[in-house]
Amino acid sequence: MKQLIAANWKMNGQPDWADKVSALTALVPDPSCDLLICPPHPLVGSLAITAEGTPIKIGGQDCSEYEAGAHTGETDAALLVTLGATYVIVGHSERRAAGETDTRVKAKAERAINQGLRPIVCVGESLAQREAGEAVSVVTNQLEASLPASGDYDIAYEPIWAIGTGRTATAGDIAQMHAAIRNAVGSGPRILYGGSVKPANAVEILRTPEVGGALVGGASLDMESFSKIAHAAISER
Ligand SMILES: O=C(CO)COP(=O)(O)O
Repeated sequence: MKQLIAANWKMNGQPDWADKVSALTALVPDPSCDLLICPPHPLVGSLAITAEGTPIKIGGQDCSEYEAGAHTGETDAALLVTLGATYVIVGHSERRAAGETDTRVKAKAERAINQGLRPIVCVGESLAQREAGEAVSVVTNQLEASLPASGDYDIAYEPIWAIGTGRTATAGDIAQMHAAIRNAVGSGPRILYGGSVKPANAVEILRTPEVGGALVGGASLDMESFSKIAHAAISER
C-alpha cells in the first residue's frame, strides 16, 4: 500500500484555507503517497469541493458514535460523507485527554466504517508511561480496546510527549513500537507515526520499518513544509 501523509489541522483554519488545497496540488501534482487533509469540520465541505478531481482526500478530525439526533456539538459520520470526506481521525490524544475512552473510540471507528469512512485510530503513551517502561503495554491495550471489530482502517501511533513539543521519537523507538503494533494487529492497517514530523525528519521517519505514513500537526499548516513531507514518502510499503 502507499504511505498515507495526513494533515491534522486541529483547531486552525479559515474559509480561505480552501486555497491551500490548490497550493498543495501545485506543489505535489503527482503524489506517490495518499494525501489527506483533516480540517476543522466547518471547512470539510469547501475543502472537499476544492479537492474534487485532485488526488487530495479530505477527512474529519472526529465523529460521533451515534446516529444523527440529540447530540449537541457532535458531528455525524454520515454528514462528513455527504460533505465529501473519506477518512476520519478518531481517538486523538487531545480528545482522549478530554475524557474519551477506548470504548467510545471503538464505537466511533465502527460507526465511521459503517458509514463508508476509513478511520485513523490514534494511540500513544504519555511520558510518564514511557519512563515507567510501560509504552508497549499501554499502546497494545489501547489497540485491543479501541480498534473496530471489522472493516478497513489505519492506525496512528502518536507518543503524547512528542506532540507539538518539537521532540520526536528516535527511529529506534518508532521501529520498536511499530513492530509491536504490527505484531498485535497483523497485516492490513497502515501504521502512521505522528509527533513533531517535519521536513527535516520526514525522510528518516518514513523509511523506518513498518511506518505506513505520517499524521502531521504543526508542519501541515504550511503547504511548503507539508509538501516536502509528502515528497519524502515511499510509494510501496
Ligand atoms: O498530534 C499530531 C497530529 O495528529 C502531531 O502534531 P505535531 O505534528 O504538531 O506534533
